[in-house]
Formats: sequence, C-alpha cells, structure tokens
Amino acid sequence: MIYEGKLVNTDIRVGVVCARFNELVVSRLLSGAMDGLKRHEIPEENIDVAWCPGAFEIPLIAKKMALSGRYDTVICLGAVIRGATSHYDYVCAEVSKGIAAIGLETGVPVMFGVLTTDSIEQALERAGSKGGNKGYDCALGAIEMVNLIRRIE
Ligand SMILES: Nc1c(NC[C@H](O)[C@H](O)[C@H](O)CO)[nH]c(=O)[nH]c1=O
Ligand SMILES: CC(=O)[C@@H](O)COP(=O)(O)O
Repeated sequence: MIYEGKLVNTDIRVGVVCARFNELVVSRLLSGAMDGLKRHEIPEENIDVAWCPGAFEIPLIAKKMALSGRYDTVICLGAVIRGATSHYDYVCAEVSKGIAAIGLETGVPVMFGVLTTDSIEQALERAGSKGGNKGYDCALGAIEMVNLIRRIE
C-alpha cells in the first residue's frame, strides 16, 4: 500500500503564525503561503493568521492553535537573521526544537517556515525571489500532510 497526500483539498482549516520581527521578509513569506493555499483550493475563510513579536514566541502560539481543535494544520513563518552576537543561535535552536515538538505532541502537522539566514539578502532570496518562497512551500506541505494523515488514519 502506498500512502501519498494529494495537494488539493477544500476541507482544511489552517492556522498561520507569523513573527513580526523582520516583517519585511515575513510579510513576503505570508504572501507566498496565502498564494499556495488559495491556489490549491483552500477557502480564505478557512485560514487564520496570528502575529507574534518574534520567532522565539512562535512555538507557544503554534501550540495554542494546534490544541484549540480549530485547525487541521499550523504553518509557522519567521525570519531569524544572524546579528553580531550568539543570540541568533539560541533563537534558532529553541524555535526549531519548539516547533518540531508540537507536531509530535499534538498530532497536528506543523510546518517549519522560519528562515534562518546569515543576511537579509539570503532571507529575501527565500521569500519570493531567486530562492523561491518558503511560505509557499510550507503551504503545499501543509495540505499534503493533512491529506496524508487522513489517508493513513
Ligand atoms: N533577532 C531576531 C529575533 N529576536 C527576537 C526574539 O525572537 C524574541 O522575540 C525576543 O527575544 C523576545 O522574546 N526574532 C526574529 O524573529 N528574528 C530575528 O532575527
Ligand atoms: C537573531 C537575533 O537575535 C539577532 O538579530 C540579534 O542581533 P544581535 O546578535 O546583533 O543582538
């Protein structure tokens, strides 16, 4: 038996968590995610967006959404850009660990759309220019994961 998740479904409720830090980049990730969701037939009324201060706060809000029972999947969007201190390393570590744990704890697929880059240029490249759009990628992954899980269950 081969299990695969299709990329189209009108019956999926999506929570999106956006970090406001580096909003220039994150707004572009959100635009990509909304584009991916809508062009794969997710109704706009099925999508909620929550804004939090920074990437470090994403896991808490994502977990609240996952546990609410109102969403079939949660997409996390942020941009952590290296500065002059080791703060970058701590933020990246906790955000990635925190987001990964939510899916395993709740059974709700949570997509990791947090850019972790050394420069703003690298971030912009992955938010709708030559590196694609990580938000769009996460949108399609979210649809696929929900459909896959429904096929397995
Ligand atoms: N430097 C970046 C941050 N830093 C802020 C933290 O995420 C957090 O909001 C703060 O430490 C208060 O708890 N956040 C980003 O999303 N991106 C960065 O580059
Ligand atoms: C990722 C960060 O927290 C970073 O942007 C903070 O910059 P700095 O290390 O120069 O304080």
